Amino acid sequence: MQKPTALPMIGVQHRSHLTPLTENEVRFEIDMCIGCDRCMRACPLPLSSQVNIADLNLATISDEVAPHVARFTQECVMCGSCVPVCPVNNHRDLLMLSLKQRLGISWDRNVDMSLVLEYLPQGWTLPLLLSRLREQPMFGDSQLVPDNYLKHLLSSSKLLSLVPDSILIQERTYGREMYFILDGRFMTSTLGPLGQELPIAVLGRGEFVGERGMLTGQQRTATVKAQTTAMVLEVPEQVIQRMMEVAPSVRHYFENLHNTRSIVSILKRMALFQGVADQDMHWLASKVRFRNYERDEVLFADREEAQPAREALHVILDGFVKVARMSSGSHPGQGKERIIAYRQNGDYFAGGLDMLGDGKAVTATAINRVRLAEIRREDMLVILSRYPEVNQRFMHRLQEYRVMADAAQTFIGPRDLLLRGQTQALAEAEARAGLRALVGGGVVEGTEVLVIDLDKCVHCDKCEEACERRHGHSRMNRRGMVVGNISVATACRHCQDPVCLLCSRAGIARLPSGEVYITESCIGCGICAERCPYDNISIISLNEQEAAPSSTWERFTRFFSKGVGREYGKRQLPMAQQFAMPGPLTPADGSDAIAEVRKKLAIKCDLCAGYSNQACVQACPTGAAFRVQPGQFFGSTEDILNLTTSQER
Ligand SMILES: Nc1ncnc2c1ncn2[C@@H]1O[C@@H]2COP(=O)(O)O[C@H]2[C@H]1O
Repeated sequence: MQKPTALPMIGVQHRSHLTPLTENEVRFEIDMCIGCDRCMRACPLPLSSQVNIADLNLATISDEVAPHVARFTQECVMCGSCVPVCPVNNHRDLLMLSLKQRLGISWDRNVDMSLVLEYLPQGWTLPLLLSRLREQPMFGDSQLVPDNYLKHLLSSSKLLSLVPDSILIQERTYGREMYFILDGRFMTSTLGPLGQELPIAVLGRGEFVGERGMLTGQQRTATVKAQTTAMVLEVPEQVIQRMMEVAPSVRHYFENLHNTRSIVSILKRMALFQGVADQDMHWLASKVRFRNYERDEVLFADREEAQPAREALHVILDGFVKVARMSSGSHPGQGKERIIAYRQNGDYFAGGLDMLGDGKAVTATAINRVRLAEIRREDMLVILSRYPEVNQRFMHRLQEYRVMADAAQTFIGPRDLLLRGQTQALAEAEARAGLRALVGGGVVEGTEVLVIDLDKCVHCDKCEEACERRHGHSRMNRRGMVVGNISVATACRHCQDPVCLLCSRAGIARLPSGEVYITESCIGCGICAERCPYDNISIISLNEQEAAPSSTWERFTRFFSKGVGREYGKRQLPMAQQFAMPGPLTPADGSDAIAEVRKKLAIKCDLCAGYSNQACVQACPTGAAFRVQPGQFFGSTEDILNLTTSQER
């Protein structure tokens, strides 16, 4: 079996596990193709209707690559829609992969700068723009980031000319663009507890803002306001992602920045490290190793032999970790998992075996996406020997764990949790399981969910009907996870950390107020739907019987306005207009995007963004359907986890 190779091209992170075909396999599969065209019909790319399978096959095994075939190949998002429809079981996706690899990275080719030049503000030239971009720390080296990459970046971004006092970024809104300051001065500030503006820093030419929102998808951490007239380059997240893929030095720059910033601020906040000098904190931060874990990935398994990593101190930077021990069954594999603790960002543990200091193994599993910093034992020892008070705290905590473990047999966690647990009445087993399901099912990771009070619901389906009337298709199912008398409807929860947002065409985006929605760049490839862990995104075909509208945009708006006549007052979504088809990453090569035909579309709840109310809630005759912020309604993930943990003791 051939080993998976790293993919030397871009935009296919969601298919990073693919094993490319060998040359012989490519030839064999092309020979097998019977030219039935089903793959092209299944392909969601609008351009696929203009590509003949014979031309594509020829391009795959020769140097005869017609321009439209080359463009189609670049646009291919590797969604895999072409695979299950093939009657001879060809791997059309892998054939595309091989052609993509041969054609190379599109950013190495020339870029048409005519649009950029046409809209250049007075006094600005292309060389001036490039030289200002070179002042940015991650673009300084032209060997690592050639001019051509910067031109691609420019051609897919927006130049913003700002007057003094313009707000570039508003704290606590969502946004994933980042901004390179080309001219002028900006003030970053944050709101104090009494609503007063607390200045953070003044930034100018050669600096950037918005990288935190871009990297984390979380709310903006500060307000950024122009102090003078200013010029910035607004770059969509997808374009930065592409730059990070073609220029690994840029990726390293941002990763380092992100990791170092978060580890220093987390270490500083940890009680354990109080009193450690800034210099030593930065030294420690420079020594850590960062590890990422996906949902359900195991950090340590209790059956494994001790590994060196277990000796490290692990600090959770983002996410939640479940700590469990298998109770012994009579046969191997029969033991029951006993959850003994949950750890969250800012917390630390000493490793799989040493977690309790009792030498017994535990299994630690990521509940959601987890970012971990590992501090090696020898580096930790330096700090412990230099700061006796840190050593004392560390020993005290270990001791506390031991005492608690003895007292509670299986309980591991901060002491106040244990105490809180003792005063709490045991809840019904069913309710506990429900709460656990809320956490496991990711409901509490959402920012807004639709819930139905089952005591009031008369099962009339009016909520679903109203959704369909307004949006053409219902984007929700009132049935869902049930906890007590509450049913959590199956509809997008607008997660805090939405994994669906990884779209190379910017077909899915988030409004500053948090609603995740489908943009007009969507082609319905289904990658977001596949990534959604909760099955809350569906794909529909637009090829159904409709009389052919004259343009893609008309089809799009017609689809979304089926309910028109009954529903009024939809505002235009601000971001929906931002990218013209077919997405921000397509080189500006003069193609007439509107002439292309959209075949499919993703649909999902966007909380009726742009309307003054939510159709489902409005339509409920008994007031059973309502929207809640799960963190407040059910308690935050942390609270729930703590509650269920302590109740199970
Ligand atoms: N302490 C700080 N120093 C410099 N810049 C900051 C600081 N805090 C926030 N910012 C910037 O302000 C931006 C607000 O939006 P983001 O959180 O996306 O990214 C943030 C940073 O670019």
